[in-house]
Amino acid sequence: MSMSTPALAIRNLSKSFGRPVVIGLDLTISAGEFYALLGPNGAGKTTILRMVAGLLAPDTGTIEIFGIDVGAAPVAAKRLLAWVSDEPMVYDRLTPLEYLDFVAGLWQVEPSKARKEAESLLDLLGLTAHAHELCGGFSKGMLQKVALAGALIHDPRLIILDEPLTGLDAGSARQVKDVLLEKVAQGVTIIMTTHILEVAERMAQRIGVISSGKLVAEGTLAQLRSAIGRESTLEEIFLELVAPPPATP
Ligand SMILES: Nc1ncnc2c1ncn2[C@@H]1O[C@H](COP(=O)(O)OP(=O)(O)OP(=O)(O)O)[C@@H](O)[C@H]1O
Repeated sequence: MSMSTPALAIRNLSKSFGRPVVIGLDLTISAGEFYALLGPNGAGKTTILRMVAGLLAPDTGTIEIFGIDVGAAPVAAKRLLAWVSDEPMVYDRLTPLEYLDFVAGLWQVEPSKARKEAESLLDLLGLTAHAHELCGGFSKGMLQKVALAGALIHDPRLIILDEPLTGLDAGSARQVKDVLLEKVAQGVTIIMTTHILEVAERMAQRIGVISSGKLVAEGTLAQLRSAIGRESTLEEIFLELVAPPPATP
């Protein structure tokens, strides 16, 4: 793997569910980038990410994670990535620490290293006081944070998050953002979908806009602005890019 091997290389990716949902998508994300995927409801963002995470088989195309083909070597590819769904699944009858020990065990992380990482993640996410309480009594936001900690426990190189801030209060959103920014500072690559344009604007180095299963624009905020050709907010750029074509009379 050379220094220039992208964290993610998607070529000609397509998926239909009766009708085309992802259409001939090419997307390359460099190692160490923080990339935000924007697009209206139903544009295909989650479908793309589920294929990257190896949870859904593409109809056509290839996906490589640090040069490893997800279709040909799914276990090796998954070892490098973390998938954080917008519907967290955590065991009710475990405490956060027990859950993190369990997940670390699945990944065969050395126990003392895992425990240190678990304690650090729980601290960063404001969960230390609840580390020994059963997850069954947790709020949705707390469960989301436990699920995030679980996804990060094996020290992934690529973190894929589907709307990680939905439903979080301001304090929890700040904690999650800080954990993600800390990971990027350590050289980890992040891809995240969000409907919060301000988050994409502030956190991401590059933004991709998906509309009807295609990448319709991509770049830094400055590049997206210059493509539109005038001083615009990300919201204006977004609305212009995903607007349905004008009806022909
Ligand atoms: N398993 C499935 N079976 C049938 N249709 C599906 C399935 N998964 C997704 N779809 C359809 O594919 C389209 C794209 O869905 P997807 O969840 O990828 O969009 P999205 O961009 O993530 O939307 P949102 O912003 O609302 O989360 C939608 O029309 C959805 O109904």
